[in-house]
Amino acid sequence: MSSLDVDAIIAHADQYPKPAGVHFQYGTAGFRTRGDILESVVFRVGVLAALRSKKLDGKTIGVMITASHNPEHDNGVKLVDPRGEMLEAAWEIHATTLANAQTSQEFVQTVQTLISAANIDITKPANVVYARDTRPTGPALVAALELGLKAIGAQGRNEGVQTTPVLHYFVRCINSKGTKDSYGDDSVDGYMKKLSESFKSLVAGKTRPEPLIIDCANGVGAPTAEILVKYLGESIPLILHNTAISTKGALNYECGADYVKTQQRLPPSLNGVLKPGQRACSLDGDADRLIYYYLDERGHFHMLDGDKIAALVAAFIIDLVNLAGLSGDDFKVGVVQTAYANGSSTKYLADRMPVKCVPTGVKHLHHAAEHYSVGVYFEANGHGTVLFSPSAVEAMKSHKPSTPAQASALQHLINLTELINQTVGDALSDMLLVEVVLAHRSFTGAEWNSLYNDLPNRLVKVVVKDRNIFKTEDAERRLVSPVGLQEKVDELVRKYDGGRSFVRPSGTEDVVRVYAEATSRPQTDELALKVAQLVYDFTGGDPMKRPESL
Ligand SMILES: CC(=O)N[C@H]1[C@@H](OP(=O)(O)O)O[C@H](CO)[C@@H](O)[C@@H]1O
Ligand SMILES: [Mg+2]
Repeated sequence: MSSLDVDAIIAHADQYPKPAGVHFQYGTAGFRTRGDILESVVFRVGVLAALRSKKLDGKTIGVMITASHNPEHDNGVKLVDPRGEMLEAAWEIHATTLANAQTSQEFVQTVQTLISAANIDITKPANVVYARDTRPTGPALVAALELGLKAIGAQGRNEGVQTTPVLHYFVRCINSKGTKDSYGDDSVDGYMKKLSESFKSLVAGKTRPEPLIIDCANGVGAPTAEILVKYLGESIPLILHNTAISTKGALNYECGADYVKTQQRLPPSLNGVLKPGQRACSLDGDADRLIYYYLDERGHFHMLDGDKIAALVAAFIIDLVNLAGLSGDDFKVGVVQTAYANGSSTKYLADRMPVKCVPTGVKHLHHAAEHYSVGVYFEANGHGTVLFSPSAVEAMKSHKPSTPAQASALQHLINLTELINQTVGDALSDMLLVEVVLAHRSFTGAEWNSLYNDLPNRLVKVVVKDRNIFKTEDAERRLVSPVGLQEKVDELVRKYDGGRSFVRPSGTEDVVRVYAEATSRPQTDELALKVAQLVYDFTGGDPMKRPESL
């Protein structure tokens, strides 16, 4: 296309008018709201993805249509940059501007403004690869996306129903094809082979574990896991549950990683299924989060969340790095967490390696992890991965081991670079990673759990008049606005043994979140409630809606 075909874009955009009175925002997880009001947004995201591709010389951009762990009637859309990472932050604002243009004419004007402001050469090609999860609104949103791509003359590649991490994997593979950094084959077969072959090498000679139960959240993780089971063959027994992707209302309903993490209990569908001592894990609705758990002999539930995964994996990698003879000033293993990480996990990790705390949201964690040779990052909610820097990979490849033990540790590390989806958190890849470490350590769930004891913690949502007045610093651990509130929080926290609490506005919901932990459960709950009430009272909300209990 030599210039922008304004008439064609307007004509196509008219088929997807913006709903009146709605403000859309590209937040931490892209656009996310009710699926039936998202078509105009997704149409416009098609145009935006094409512009992003043109800006980057025709590199392939990804578009994922999903609302992850949200209820089934929600949907969402997010863009994936060429190396498989989240969209560059500066473009999130462009996305919001485009989505909120009131008319087709105004939309084209904002497109033109973006083209000149970002200096986009419109004659460049545009390539976009896209996929959706299993939500009922998905097909209509894909149609809107495809019209957006057509309106601007972009080349689209439909990958159908895929998990979020598989789509991220495709984007990286497509863009690195034929280069020395080739990430893999851009097909489901390529993804499955990469994961299953490295897994088999890593567990070769280890005892075959007891069967692992996987709760697929009745989402897109189910069909992907079904394929993976075939590729894994005899190497690990997996039993899939909650695979009803066509049952209306089943997605994420009383199951999935978010349910388990927030409710801190077993999905009811696994009652009587999960035996004491047996390992189980839950994926979320787009299979980028993973939470493990087990029941002890007395039937008590124990959760192994993202922090426990980080502790398990990071300590294992450090051991391998030391065993392989790679450790040194220029080979650093580090961990990245957010303020939501359990205080005990931070202590466990900080005794062993550098730990950095960053603001909530995967992009912050991912970028901070890139500063280490091997950067392990996990959110407490189970989203995370491990990044190996290009120089770390070089060092591994050129390292000459001097003993068979060194050679074996080195080979394990190299296999881990294949097993781990380094583009984004990937529940299935992470699940295999956990299984590798458990096999190498000969750990049961209980032994893994005993690495450290979680401090009791509580997360509370407070509905306030305007969450935008809440501003934070120090990786969201302290409030700078409203002025004076942080001092009051500090005053309260001091009264509780081992107390910690912080307040921040959510990036995905219209609420303020309060997190609290202390050494005992009653103290934790009391602290959480008191801070929530403080936040509420300080901002002058309706007395009828004041949080009075947890
Ligand atoms: C406490 C919490 O779990 N926050 C979640 C949630 O962000 P909020 O900004 O807190 O709404 O959604 C994000 C996107 O999925 C996820 O990255 C993050 O961890
Ligand atoms: Mg998700």
